[in-house]
This record gives sequence, C-alpha cells and structure tokens, in this order.
Amino acid sequence: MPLLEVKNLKKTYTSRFGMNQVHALTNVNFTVEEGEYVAIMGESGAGKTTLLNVLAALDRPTSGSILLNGQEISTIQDSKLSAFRRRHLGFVFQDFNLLDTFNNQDNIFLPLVLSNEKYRTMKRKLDPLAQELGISDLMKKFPYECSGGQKQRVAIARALITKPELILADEPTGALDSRSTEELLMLFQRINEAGQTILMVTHSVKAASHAKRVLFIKDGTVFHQIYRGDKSREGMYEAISDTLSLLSREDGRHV
Ligand SMILES: Nc1ncnc2c1ncn2[C@@H]1O[C@H](COP(=O)(O)OP(=O)(O)OP(=O)(O)O)[C@@H](O)[C@H]1O
Repeated sequence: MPLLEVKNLKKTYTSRFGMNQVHALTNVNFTVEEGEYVAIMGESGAGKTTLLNVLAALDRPTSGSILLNGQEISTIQDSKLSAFRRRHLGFVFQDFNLLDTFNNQDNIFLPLVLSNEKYRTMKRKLDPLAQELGISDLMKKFPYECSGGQKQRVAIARALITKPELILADEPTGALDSRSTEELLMLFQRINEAGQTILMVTHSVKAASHAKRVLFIKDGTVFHQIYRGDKSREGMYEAISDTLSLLSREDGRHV
C-alpha cells in the first residue's frame, strides 16, 4: 500500500455568489511510496499550492480521495483535523512560520505541547534532533536573532519532532540565499536517506533536481513525471529544465 494515494482529486473555487468558478485541480492522480522524495513543479497558477493545501487538510477538495496510510483525510471532521495534522504531517514553509515571541526551542516544542507531552519527553526528543540539524546552540535564541538558513533548520526540527509520516514542504528554499539553499537541500537529502518521506512544491529546478521524482502539474492535473533513477544531479537538472520549457509552450501536451 502506498503511503499517500491521491485519486481523481478535484478542487473548484466558486466565488461568493457562484458567478465565477476556477477549476484549480481538474483531475489529480498519483501515489507516493514510503521513503520517497517527490518534488511538485508547474507554472504559476497550475494548482500546486491548492494541491498542497488539500493534501495538508487545510482545505477540502471538491471531490476525489486522499488516502494517507489507507486513511481518507478529505472527510476527517473539522474538530479532529488539527490533531490529525500534528500526528501525521510535518510542514516546512517558505517563510518558516516561526513565532517570534517564542524562542527556538519553544517553537520546536509547540506541536508536542499541543499534544500534552511532558517537558522531559520533549527535551529527550529535541536534543539528538537539534544536534543532527546543527542548531543545539540556537535553542535559547529567538527566531528574529537567527539567519534565514538557521530559521529554516529550526522549522525543520519542528516538523520532524513529531516523527510525521509525511513532510509537506512549500517552496522551502524560496527565502534562502544560495549557500543556505544548498545546506537545506543536503539536509533534506539526509533526512530522506534516513527514511523520511518528503513531498515538496518548488519553482527551483535546483531544489527539484535533488528529489527522486518530479511531478509536473499543468492545468490542474499531473501532466508528466520524471524519475531520478540513475541520472546524475546534473542529468536530472537538465531533464527538469527541458520538461519545464516544453510545459510552457502551448503545445506542451506532446511531452
Ligand atoms: N481561494 C481561491 N479562490 C479562487 N481562486 C483561487 C483561490 N486560490 C487559488 N485560486 C486559483 O486557482 C488556480 C491555482 O492556483 P494555485 O495557487 O494553486 O497555483 P500555484 O501553482 O500554486 O501558483 P503559484 O506558483 O503562483 O503559487 C489559479 O487560477 C488561482 O487563481
């Protein structure tokens, strides 16, 4: 059984008085196996953020099915959604989403605090993770005292501390300089090699070339995919660039 199974997923936004409809996801089908590292690419407006929001159970699909470990998530009751997200998913955002009024340690503890874990248990989980991510010295600092790359590592610690089945990352390198981008990509690779499943939306060909598979979304559907296979990073980079330029042409359906 795949870790994530998305079937016939549709999302239509309807304006308040029903005058306008936008078919953001027209028919999305794909699966993600445990341990995969998948990037999602596509032009602006293709439906990537919509897809991520629906997968994250932050928004409801219009129809279709999303199974995470066999559990249908599109029909989970509102009252149970936050707990579901905390238990099963980890999030990494472009703008980090850290709370500036909490120090880094408390930001990382947040999902555990919400699950009523004891301080001692939280600390036991944090210490090896902070060490692995190279942020042990930053625990008492506040996010506004840290660089973008440091903040993103804190955000990754917050995502990983609950041992989620799936990390959903939305443009995680978008706010980072090239050195921090490289560090983050190496870190994602290490985390993935340690068994963590990652699904990442990105505009960056470089970021996507680190993934084991890239899905291309066009007009609200999965249009094409590339497997890394035994391609080098450079080979993957080229294959992604070629596909993107085909996608941007009107006759891209010949991919
Ligand atoms: N809340 C909303 N209400 C109405 N239409 C929306 C809403 N959110 C997104 N859309 C529309 O749905 C389509 C897909 O948008 P989406 O944000 O998912 O694209 P995207 O691929 O993430 O784009 P980008 O790369 O620019 O972030 C677009 O036409 C967008 O205008």
